[in-house]
Amino acid sequence: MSIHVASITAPVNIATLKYWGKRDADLNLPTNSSISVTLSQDDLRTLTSAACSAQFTEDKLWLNGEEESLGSKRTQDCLADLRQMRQQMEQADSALEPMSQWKLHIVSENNFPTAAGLASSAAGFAALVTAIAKLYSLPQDMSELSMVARKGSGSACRSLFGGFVAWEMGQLADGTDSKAVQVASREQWPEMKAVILVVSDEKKDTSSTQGMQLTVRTSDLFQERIKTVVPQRFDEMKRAIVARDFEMFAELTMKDSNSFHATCLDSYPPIFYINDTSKKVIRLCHAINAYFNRNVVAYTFDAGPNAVMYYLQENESKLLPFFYPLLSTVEGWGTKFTAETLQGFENTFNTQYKADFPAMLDPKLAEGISRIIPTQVGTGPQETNECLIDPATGLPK
Ligand SMILES: Nc1ncnc2c1ncn2[C@@H]1O[C@H](COP(=O)(O)OP(=O)(O)OP(=O)(O)O)[C@@H](O)[C@H]1O
Ligand SMILES: C[C@@](O)(CCOP(=O)(O)OP(=O)(O)O)CC(=O)O
Repeated sequence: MSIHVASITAPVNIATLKYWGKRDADLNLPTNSSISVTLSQDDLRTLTSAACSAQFTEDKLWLNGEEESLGSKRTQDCLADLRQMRQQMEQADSALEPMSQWKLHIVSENNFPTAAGLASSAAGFAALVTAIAKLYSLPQDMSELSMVARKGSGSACRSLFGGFVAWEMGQLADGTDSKAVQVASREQWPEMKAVILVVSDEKKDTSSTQGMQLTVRTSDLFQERIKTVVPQRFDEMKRAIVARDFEMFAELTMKDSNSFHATCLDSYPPIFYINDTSKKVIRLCHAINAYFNRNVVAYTFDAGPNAVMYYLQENESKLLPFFYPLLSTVEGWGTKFTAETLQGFENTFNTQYKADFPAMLDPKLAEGISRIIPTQVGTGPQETNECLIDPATGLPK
């Protein structure tokens, strides 16, 4: 059997200016522009292999070892766009194989919990689109492909780039100007680091898709957010990133997370994504920033209770001593820090912070957190030789 195969890894991105609201649910066109940081694929990534062959009889997807339906309209829209792009190439060059007519087998693995508010759909659709684009040798650039990934899941369009990424909402009804662009590369601000506190890796109650539709329909606060608040923040945050101004970046990030969750609470009936553990993390971050009299940390929460905290490398030894002693029993520290560094965090806490912070340091914080993932700003999709498909059978290895 003649089988063509291509594989790609793609990253997760966590928004610092949130996408929440669609003006067109079919095309996933947003009510506001958004900004995100792409996280390192060393820690969180999707690996997707795509294969096509004249002998395959149906399109198939295997996700994390289980066969899943490819029937969702969103996935079908992505496949149709990619096939159309390939067909245009085939029409222009008759020597090309008619891959656009062949069925696809797609095998994908996330190395982190799926559908738990860790942006698996973003990495998943970014990987799916770029793997098939590579399989088809498509000439389209990443911004053009981001418009295909957007149809899979809005936030996925931002995972087509590394570093700091904007999704420009666009104005056109057909969505051809609603695409991702890079604001700054990882190399322009490599000191940006992140720690994810996994508060829950259960599947969430209200999906982002349903939640944002409810907010658009019912929240009055939301109108103010999309008309006034976000447009101004979009420009300010881009400027803060380009100027590497963490103080400003952190303030805007925290305010925008709070604004987004306020519109969730203002939805009717209300949607609760953050929980008591999330609120403890918010309070602690503000206490830490007040202690240093400047922003050394910024928190943000997506459609779930997990905290993502951004900070600069130079402040790591100031920030993490607040968290390590409280969370030393939680899994994940050993992936990035030596025993000596962790002992240093403990010592700093005991000698410098403990006396000043008795009220803020809740020993029960660890009970609400299952894992920490220390990571940093990362690259966009990468080609890889790792392959999940057996090239002889076209089935998962
Ligand atoms: N590797 C993948 N390949 C294809 N589709 C994927 C992949 N990973 C996740 N998905 C799709 O995304 C869905 C999960 O999306 P959902 O928005 O519920 O969760 P999430 O992306 O983890 O959370 P959030 O978007 O709120 O951060 C999965 O059920 C699956 O359909
Ligand atoms: C809170 C968010 O994470 C919402 C993400 O929503 P999705 O991109 O998952 O929604 P759909 O377009 O319906 O698939 C904010 C963000 O990532 O900007």
